[in-house]
Amino acid sequence: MADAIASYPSLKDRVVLVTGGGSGIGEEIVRQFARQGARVAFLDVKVKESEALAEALTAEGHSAKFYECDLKDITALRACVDKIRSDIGPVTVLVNNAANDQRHAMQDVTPEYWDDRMAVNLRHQFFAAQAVAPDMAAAGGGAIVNLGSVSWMLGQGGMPAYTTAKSAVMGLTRSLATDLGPDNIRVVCVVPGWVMTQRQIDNWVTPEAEADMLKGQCLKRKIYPIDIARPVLFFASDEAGGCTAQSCVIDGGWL
Ligand SMILES: NC(=O)c1ccc[n+]([C@@H]2O[C@H](COP(=O)([O-])OP(=O)(O)OC[C@H]3O[C@@H](n4cnc5c(N)ncnc54)[C@H](O)[C@@H]3O)[C@@H](O)[C@H]2O)c1
Repeated sequence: MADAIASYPSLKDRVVLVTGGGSGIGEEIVRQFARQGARVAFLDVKVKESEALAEALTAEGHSAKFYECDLKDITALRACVDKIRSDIGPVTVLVNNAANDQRHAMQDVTPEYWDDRMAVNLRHQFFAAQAVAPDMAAAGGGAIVNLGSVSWMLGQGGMPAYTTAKSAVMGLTRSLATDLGPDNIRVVCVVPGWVMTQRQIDNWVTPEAEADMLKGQCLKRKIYPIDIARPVLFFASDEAGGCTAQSCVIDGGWL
């Protein structure tokens, strides 16, 4: 597979907001937007990793700024969007990436835990879109890319609140695309399969699980964060200018 990344002129100088950009897939998305010449702002709770990423990209000559934010706190999220507007400019690309796939047995789930999982995996996607939409409309349009998950399509158990939230991301995508289409704001969902982030490797990648995955996938190779970042760039760019309300699964063809 070629290492070279396509260049998207329409992403140059765009103000891009990535949630959960401090590690995992989000980190790669931040890196790739910055390398396209976009002005990237990213939110995360991981301060050390995020500061290191922003410093490394700045040292490469790119524009990437970290804002500490717990996305469960919608007031804090809104304040960050305001700060980004005054620091960098109005956001015209939003990547709703942050989530947490903590496992939980059905019988252990309390109403409080359920609400907490919705807050970390779903609610902020809506409120981030709500916060940036007026600026996108004023700019003549924008793009929102929501990160879903194949987990619920594969019937994966052991985390019903996470899989419920992730299935709702597809419905959210279609609903927002309908409401925001008249303002030329596109809303697309990128749906990853099993992606080899550090968190997955540390917690769940075993030789048996890997063998199962490769048996199920059409492509007999592992999927990495860069495999997700590439289509996110494409859907955010003007190359995908006619595409909205759709979901694109990137899972190596897990049947
Ligand atoms: N890795 C996979 O196999 C996989 C599979 C399907 C879908 N996804 C989706 O891709 C996206 C990225 O997943 P990932 O694997 O990179 O996850 P990750 O856990 O490796 O990284 C998520 C990032 O979001 C941040 N984050 C989490 N909660 C936050 C909060 N409350 N406030 C601010 N930041 C917060 C984390 O600190 C972290 O930097 C998620 O939407 C996930 O559901 C991942």
